[in-house]
Amino acid sequence: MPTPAAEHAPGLAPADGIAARARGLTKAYGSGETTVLALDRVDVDIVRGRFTAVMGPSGSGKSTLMHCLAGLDTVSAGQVWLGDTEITGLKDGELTRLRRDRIGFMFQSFNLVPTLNARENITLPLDIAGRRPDEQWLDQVIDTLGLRDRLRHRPAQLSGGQQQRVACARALASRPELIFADEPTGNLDSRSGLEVLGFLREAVDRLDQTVVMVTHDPGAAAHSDLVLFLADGRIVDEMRQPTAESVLERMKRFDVIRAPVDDADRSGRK
Ligand SMILES: Nc1ncnc2c1ncn2[C@@H]1O[C@H](COP(=O)(O)OP(=O)(O)OP(=O)(O)O)[C@@H](O)[C@H]1O
Repeated sequence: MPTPAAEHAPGLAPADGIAARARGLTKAYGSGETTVLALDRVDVDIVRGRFTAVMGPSGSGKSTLMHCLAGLDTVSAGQVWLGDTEITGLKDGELTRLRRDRIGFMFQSFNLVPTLNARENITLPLDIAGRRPDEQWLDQVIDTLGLRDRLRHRPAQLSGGQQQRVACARALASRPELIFADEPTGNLDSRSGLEVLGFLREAVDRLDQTVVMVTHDPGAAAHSDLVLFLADGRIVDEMRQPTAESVLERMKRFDVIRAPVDDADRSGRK
């Protein structure tokens, strides 16, 4: 049996309860003097069956973290695992398959195909992969998301909230190990946004899914179990059982920390 300390040793595949893990995750864009260090030696464990939110000021590395954890972007240094598969070092084809088979994605723009109806959009990733849907699971997802009577509608015949629900069902359809949601409520009015957050919550609580959501909205983060706060490419804090108020308070502290630096810059001091 590994000791708890050994479990966190670099190079060791994560235990069962961890859906994704990063160790020393570093991502630099550009080279030489123009290098931007988007992620700076990030260590993170995404716990299975939980709803994790990622917050932080603009440019702090939230999207980069999500893209590196999801195998959508290469890393400059460090290691990333999805379950017990180390994804850093996988070839493009292997990564594509892994994303298709084991990860669900939800983006701010719903990315639905306009010529397909809701059901066809939901099963599209499975169809592309040549996989048959698990009908029982699909029924459960469709009912949980309240889409039963909308399945034959095309995206243009659905409201924004309904379209995002279809996108949510599409992310869930393959029963992925991990769902990444990038600002999933960004294009929605507050009521539809609340609905979608409620469905993501249900996906975790009732369907035992694991969700990682990038958001700017403290109210959205309040639906999660755990908020990770990023600043300048590092995880600087985390908060369990967040409320909109507590997240907002924490976010305000980033502004306070930044202000003196800005002042120093303006006065020409280093
Ligand atoms: N393709 C790229 N080329 C160069 N720099 C990039 C690239 N993508 C991101 N960056 C830089 O990396 C840093 C982190 O960007 P990232 O998009 O991850 O931040 P974010 O926290 O998601 O920001 P936002 O909240 O504004 O979406 C930023 O300084 C950004 O300018």
